[in-house]
Amino acid sequence: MASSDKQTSPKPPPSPSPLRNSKFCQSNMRILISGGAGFIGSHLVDKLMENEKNEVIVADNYFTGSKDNLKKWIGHPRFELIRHDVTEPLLIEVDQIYHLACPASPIFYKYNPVKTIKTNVIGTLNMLGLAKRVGARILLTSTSEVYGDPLIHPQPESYWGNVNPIGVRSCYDEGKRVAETLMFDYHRQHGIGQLQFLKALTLTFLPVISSRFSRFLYVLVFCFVFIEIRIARIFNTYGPRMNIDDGRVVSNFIAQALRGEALTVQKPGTQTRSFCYVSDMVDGLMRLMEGDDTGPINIGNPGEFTMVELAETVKELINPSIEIKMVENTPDDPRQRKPDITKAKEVLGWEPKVKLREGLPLMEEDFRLRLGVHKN
Ligand SMILES: NC(=O)c1ccc[n+]([C@@H]2O[C@H](COP(=O)([O-])OP(=O)(O)OC[C@H]3O[C@@H](n4cnc5c(N)ncnc54)[C@H](O)[C@@H]3O)[C@@H](O)[C@H]2O)c1
Ligand SMILES: O=C(O)[C@H]1O[C@H](OP(=O)(O)OP(=O)(O)OC[C@H]2O[C@@H](n3ccc(=O)[nH]c3=O)[C@H](O)[C@@H]2O)[C@H](O)[C@@H](O)[C@@H]1O
Repeated sequence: MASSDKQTSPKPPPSPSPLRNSKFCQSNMRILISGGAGFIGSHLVDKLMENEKNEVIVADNYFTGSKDNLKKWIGHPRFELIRHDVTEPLLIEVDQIYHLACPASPIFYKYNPVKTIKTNVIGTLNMLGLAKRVGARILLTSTSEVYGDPLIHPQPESYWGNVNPIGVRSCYDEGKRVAETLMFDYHRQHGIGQLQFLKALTLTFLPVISSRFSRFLYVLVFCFVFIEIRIARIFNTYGPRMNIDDGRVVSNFIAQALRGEALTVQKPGTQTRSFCYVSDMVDGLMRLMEGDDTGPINIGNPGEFTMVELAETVKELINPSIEIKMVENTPDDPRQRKPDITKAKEVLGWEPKVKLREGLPLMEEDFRLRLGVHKN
């Protein structure tokens, strides 16, 4: 899209005209990140802002995110922050949408389950409506929780899952499953078949036809009838900027170790998770957005640990004198989780680089700063 715009952009007026920075005169890629004030979203903003051809717009209701995560970008000419709840429609002009808005930690998504399901269903409908209206490509951050308490291990994308539809986690995992359904229904209804041919035709002839006519064709083909979707199934991700009292296991254990409190392993402690460092996750999401495959694609680190193993690793790396105590678990906690990332390797050329023992110290550093606990 940026390249077609380049050919048709008029010559900018001399500075100091404010029109120089208007969309009419430049060919930046405008990228919306819903939920961009949160943990993964704010790291994605950092990475996208490195490219000076990108303009990044964050829409967030600050339920679990914070302006603090974005403070270095506030006031930057290529960055905008909007207080917005995705359960309400949003009317703006963008080229790509990364749709992340949704509380991710179980304690937060269970806090107001009706709101969580509205965010997943109505929020995704609103983002898809926006994508369809302006012809933007849209990526949904779905979750490994669509596999529920999986009966197949590791989990490939072809597995349909084992989800309790009426449990306390359903607002999140069934919500994300409906969000995936909506993405594919929009894709089937508005995005494939003969339209692919029309798109190819337009792209072939864009360079050789008059700029006004090419813009007209572009608007006709992409803005009104074409929608491109991407779905990432994210597996447990950790890293700097997670909320200190977020409730997720890695942030809990690191904060507990630094505060000198016992690490709370929920019973039985043999349940497993596979932890992906946030820079690897952002790299995977961007490759998916830029690639040709709709997904769903698992993005996660296949290194698998029991919660007792995780607690022992945190204890060894951060505070060897700390205790580990067993506490009650919550209902429907998946017993095992590990991504099969064959598809991500083949289709995106992606695999994670940061091992758990390398990522934990990076997160420890950030938590020490925020908690004011110095290393001896
Ligand atoms: N971190 C993980 O391990 C993980 C795993 C699987 C999927 N995901 C998905 O990735 C996305 C980001 O997760 P995260 O870990 O950064 O979580 P997070 O809670 O840090 O970020 C979510 C962001 O969405 C915002 N938000 C929530 N509801 C909203 C609404 N109705 N309108 C506008 N903004 C809203 C929050 O304020 C926050 O800034 C989520 O969609 C989550 O489901 C995350
Ligand atoms: O990756 C995913 O797909 C999903 O993973 C997480 O859900 P969950 O794996 O339950 O995350 P945690 O709350 O971090 O729990 C992980 C494991 O640690 C255990 N746990 C948690 C907290 C704690 O203090 N101690 C502890 O042992 C839990 O019982 C669970 O077995 C995220 O919170 C979801 O947003 C995300 O979609």
